[in-house]
Amino acid sequence: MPSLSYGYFGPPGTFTHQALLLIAGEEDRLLPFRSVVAALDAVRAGEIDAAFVPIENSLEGGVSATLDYLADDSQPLMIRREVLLPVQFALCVRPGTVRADIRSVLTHPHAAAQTRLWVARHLPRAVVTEGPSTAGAAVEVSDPDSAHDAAICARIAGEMNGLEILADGIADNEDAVTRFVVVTSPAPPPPATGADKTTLVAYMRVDRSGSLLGILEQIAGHGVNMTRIESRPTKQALGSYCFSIDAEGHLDDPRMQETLTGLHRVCSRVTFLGSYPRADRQAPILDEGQTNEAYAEAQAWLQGLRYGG
Ligand SMILES: O=C(O)C(=O)Cc1ccccc1
Repeated sequence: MPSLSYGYFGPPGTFTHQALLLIAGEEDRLLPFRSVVAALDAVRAGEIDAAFVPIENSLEGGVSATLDYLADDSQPLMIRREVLLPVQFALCVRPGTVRADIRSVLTHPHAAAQTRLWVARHLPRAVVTEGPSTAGAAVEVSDPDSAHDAAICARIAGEMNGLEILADGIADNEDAVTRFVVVTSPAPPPPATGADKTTLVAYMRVDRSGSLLGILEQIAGHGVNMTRIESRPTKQALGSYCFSIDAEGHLDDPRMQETLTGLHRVCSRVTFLGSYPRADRQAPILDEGQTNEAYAEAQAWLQGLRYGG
């Protein structure tokens, strides 16, 4: 396989970096970017082959910065792969700092949200400040002049920056998983595997009632199961919303094709953001009438009727 350049949400030591190391080849170039937006912009500008960014976590739901910027279809992008990473947070300090000294903690908003209870119980006097990334927090705290006493980050980020690990495994929910995606310029989706996911944004018609129901009818009516649905403002006007959706199935599956064409008919706009293999390889549970074979058989029957039965 030819080597690829990946821009990831950095700096080195972020959870995003660790998730990327699970899939990158030895020859690939991994380039840290300061933000999700900067990494996606670099794909749009053709400076890198792919961006690797967080898109969802099991406690907070979708990552708005990623979802919104992906959906901006003035310069379309496409998701080609997903990766799941169980995340473990560590409390890291400059050597010599003890827990009682900690007044100010720096971390990424997602890490702050996922360690809130632990911090309230174990560092009741500390103020948590949200910064650009967990690894960036470790870099900042490693500076002896830093205003912050501790970073919440991956153990590896603490170690890379010469910090001491005061506590590890401090997530409020030990099963927290974050989902990351590989994003490229538009290209035909990777082949269907039978256990795929499709990501799309459906813009509802604001001028009539029942728009959301119309979207759901298309999805449920074709036997497609959603794994995520979030409403996001379109940013065009107050009260104007779209729905960011992940659903089981591939663009090549007839039930997904019927869903997409149905959505195209009932929505003011539909942005297709990619079909790609599910990281957990879980195939959908389909009713008898919703399999690809059932669709092919029904199509053959219809053709037969058109030629006189
Ligand atoms: O800041 C990081 O390390 C990231 O990659 C974003 C993030 C933060 C917390 C959990 C998962 C991903």
